[in-house]
Amino acid sequence: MENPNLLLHKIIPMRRTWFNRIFAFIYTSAIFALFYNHFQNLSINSNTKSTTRISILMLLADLVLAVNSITYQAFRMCPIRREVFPQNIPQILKNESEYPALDIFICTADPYKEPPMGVINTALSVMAYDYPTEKLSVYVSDDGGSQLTLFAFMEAAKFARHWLPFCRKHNIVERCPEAYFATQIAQLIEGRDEIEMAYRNMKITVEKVVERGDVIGVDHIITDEEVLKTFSKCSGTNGFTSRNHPTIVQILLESCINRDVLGHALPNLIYLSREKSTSAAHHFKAGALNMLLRVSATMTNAPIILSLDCDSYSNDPTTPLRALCYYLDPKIKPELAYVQFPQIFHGINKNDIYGSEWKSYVQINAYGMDGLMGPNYIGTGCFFQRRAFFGDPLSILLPEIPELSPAYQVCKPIHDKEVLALADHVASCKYEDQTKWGYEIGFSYGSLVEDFYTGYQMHCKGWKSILCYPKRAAFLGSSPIALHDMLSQSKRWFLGYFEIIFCKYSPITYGLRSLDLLQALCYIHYVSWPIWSIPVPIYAFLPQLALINSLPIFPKVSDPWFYLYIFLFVGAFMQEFLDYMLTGGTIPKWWNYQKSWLIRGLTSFPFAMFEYILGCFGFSAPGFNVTSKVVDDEQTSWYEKGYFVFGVPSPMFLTITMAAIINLVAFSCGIERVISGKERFDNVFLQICLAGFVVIHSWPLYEAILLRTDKGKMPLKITLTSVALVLVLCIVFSLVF
Ligand SMILES: O=c1ccn([C@@H]2O[C@H](COP(=O)(O)OP(=O)(O)O[C@H]3O[C@H](CO)[C@@H](O)[C@H](O)[C@H]3O)[C@@H](O)[C@H]2O)c(=O)[nH]1
Ligand SMILES: [Mn+2]
Repeated sequence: MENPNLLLHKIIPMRRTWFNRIFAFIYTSAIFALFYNHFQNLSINSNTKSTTRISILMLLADLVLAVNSITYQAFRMCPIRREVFPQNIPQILKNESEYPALDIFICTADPYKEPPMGVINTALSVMAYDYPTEKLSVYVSDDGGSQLTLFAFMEAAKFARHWLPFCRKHNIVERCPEAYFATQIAQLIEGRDEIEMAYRNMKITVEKVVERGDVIGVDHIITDEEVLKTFSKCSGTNGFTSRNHPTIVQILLESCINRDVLGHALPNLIYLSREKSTSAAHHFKAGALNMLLRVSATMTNAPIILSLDCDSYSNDPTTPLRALCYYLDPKIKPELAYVQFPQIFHGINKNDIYGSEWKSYVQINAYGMDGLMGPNYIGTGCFFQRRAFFGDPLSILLPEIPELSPAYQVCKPIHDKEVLALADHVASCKYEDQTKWGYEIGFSYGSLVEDFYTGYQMHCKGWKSILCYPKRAAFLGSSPIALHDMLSQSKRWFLGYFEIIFCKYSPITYGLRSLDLLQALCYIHYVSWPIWSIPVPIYAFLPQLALINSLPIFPKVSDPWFYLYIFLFVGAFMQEFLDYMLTGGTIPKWWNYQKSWLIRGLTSFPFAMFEYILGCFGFSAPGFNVTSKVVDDEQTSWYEKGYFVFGVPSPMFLTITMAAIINLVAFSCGIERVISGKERFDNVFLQICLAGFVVIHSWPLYEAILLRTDKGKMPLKITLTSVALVLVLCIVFSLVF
C-alpha cells in the first residue's frame, strides 16, 4: 500500500456518472425523434407557405439546440472530484531550497478601469504566500503604461516590508490587505492597528495621486534620482501615451538585496510595461503574457508560472502548495500543462441576478472535463508548467534565443546590466516579428478568448490539465454589477469563440482529429455557444408572433408528439437543475442563471455575431474592451438589493425589451382568445406556456421600464425605440408569413 504520508492527491469519481450516461442516451434518442417529427411535418402536403416557412425556422433553431444539448452530455460522462494533501509536502521536500521557483504574472491594462489600489492588493496577497520567499517572483505587466500604477507599486513595495512579516507572524489567512482590514477580528492581534494605519496612509497617498492623474507634480516628494528619471520617462510631456511608448522595466524588490523589517528576504517584484507602437500589433492580454514569459525567462525562469488577472487576489496562502501536489508527482508532471483553480467572485449579490457565478462553466463542466483531458484554461488562477509553452510533451520546440528556453539557468542577478538589456530587448514591440511567439510558442494569438484558445491548443498537442477546487476559494475576483458591462464582457467572449469556430484549428475540424472524442465535444460545445444567437431569438419571437396571428405551430395537447416536446424541455431543465443543486447551488440562483442565458441569447450572442460578420467584411476589428472594476456606490446599492442596473442606453437592451413586450402581448392575446372561445386551448397550449415563461423571466424589465426612477432604470429612449421596433416586427411578420 502507498505510504499515506506521501500521498499528495487522490481522485473521487462521482456517483451520478451512471445516471448521467443513461440520461444522455435517452435524451439523445429523443432529439433524433424530434427531427423525425420535424421532417414529417415538413412533408405534409396540406402545409401552407407560411407554416412551411415557420417550420423551417423552427427546425433551424432546434438543430442548433440539438448540437448544444448533445455536446453538453460530453461533460457528464466521467465527472470527477479531486483531493490534495499539501500537508504531506514537507515529507518530500525536506529543504526550502528544494521547492521549485514560482513566477507570478499579473496583468493590468488601464488605471481608470482597474484602480491601482486593487492591483497592488492582488500583488501583496500573492507576495505573502506560504512559500519560500526566495523562490517567489511577481511580475506585473501594465499595458496602460501608467505612471499611476507604477507609483502604486513603489508604495506597495515599501508596505510589503511590513505586511509580509506581519502575515507570517500571526498566520493570517486573509493576505489581501484590503480584504483583511475589512473583516472584524474577534481577538486582539499585536501590531494590527499600526499596520492598518500604514495601509490606510498608503491608500490615501495612492488614491490622491490617481485622482490628480500625475505623479511628479504631487507634493509627495520623490527624492531618488533614478525613480524621478523613470517617471519623467513615462510622462505625457515626452509624447508618452499608453499606445505609444518605450519599454519600462522597474525592479521594485530584489530578493537577494531587499529585506523586510525583520531582516528576512522579500520576493522579487518587477514592474513591466512592454513597448507599444501604434504601428505594431500587440495582441492584447496574450501579447502581454508572452512578454511576461520572455522577460521572466531572462530574470528568474521559474519552472512553474501562476497567471493572474489584476483583480484576482489570493484568498488562501497555501494555494501554491496545492498546485505542487501535482507537480511533485513524477507520474503526472511530464504531461501536465496546468493546474486550474476555479474563478470565484466576491461582491455577487445574494441571488446572483446576472448569473455571474457561471456555475456550470466554472464548476460543473470543469469537473466533467477534469475526468477527460482536463479543464480549459480560464485566464486567471492557473499554475502552468513553463515547459508547456514550448511544443508538445514529447518534443520541445526551442525559442529563437537560448536565454528564453525553459531549461536555461539564470546565473546573474536581476539588476545585472546584461539581464536588464536583454529584458528590454525581449519586451520590445518588434521582437516577435518572424518568430513563433503566439502561434507555436507561448500564449496563442488569434482569439479574444486567448485563455480558452491557449488551453485548447495545449490539449491538442497532447498536454493534460487538472482542476483544483479547494473548499476555501483560492482566488477571488470582481464581476461587473452593471448589466451593460456584464453583457459587453460576454459579447467579447462570444466574439472570441466565433474567431475559434471558423479558424484553421477549429475544434469542429482540427479538434476532433487531435483530441479524445469527448474532450473535443466539450470544446465544440463552448465554441458553438455563440450560435445560440439563432435559436433564442427565434424562440423568443416567432411562436409569439404566430400566436398573435392565430397560427398554431407546436403539436396539440392530444397529439403524442406533444409529450416529446415536454420531455425535451423538462429534461434539459431538470438536468441543469440537478447538477446545479448537487454542486451547492440554491433555487433562486439557478433560476437567475438560466434567465441570464435567455438574456445573453438575445443580447451578447447576436451582437457578437453581428460584430463578427462586420469584422469579416473589414468594417470593424475585434478589440479587447477591458471590464471596469470601479464601483459606483449608487449602482452597487441597487445591485445589492437585487435589482438589475440598466442605466446606460445600450442598444443591447433593445432586443430584451422587445422580447418582454411581445411576449406579454402574445400571452394576453392567447389567453383572451381561449377565454372568448376563438381558439382551442389544446392548439395553442405550448405557445401560451412559452410566452408565459418569457413573461415571468421578464419581470425585472417590466419593473425597470414602468416602476423605477433611480439611476439604474431602463432609459426611456430604449423603451420607446423598442415599442416602435415591435410594431415594425409585427408588420414584417404579417407580410412575410
Ligand atoms: O490589452 C489588454 C487587455 C486586458 N488585459 C488584462 O486582462 C485581464 C482580463 O481582462 P478583463 O477586462 O478583466 O476581462 P474579463 O472578461 O473579465 O476576463 C476574463 O476573460 C478574459 C478573456 O477570455 C481572460 O483573459 C480573463 O482571465 C478572464 O477573467 C485584466 O487583468 C486586464 O488587465 C491586458 O493585460 N491587456
Ligand atoms: Mn475580469
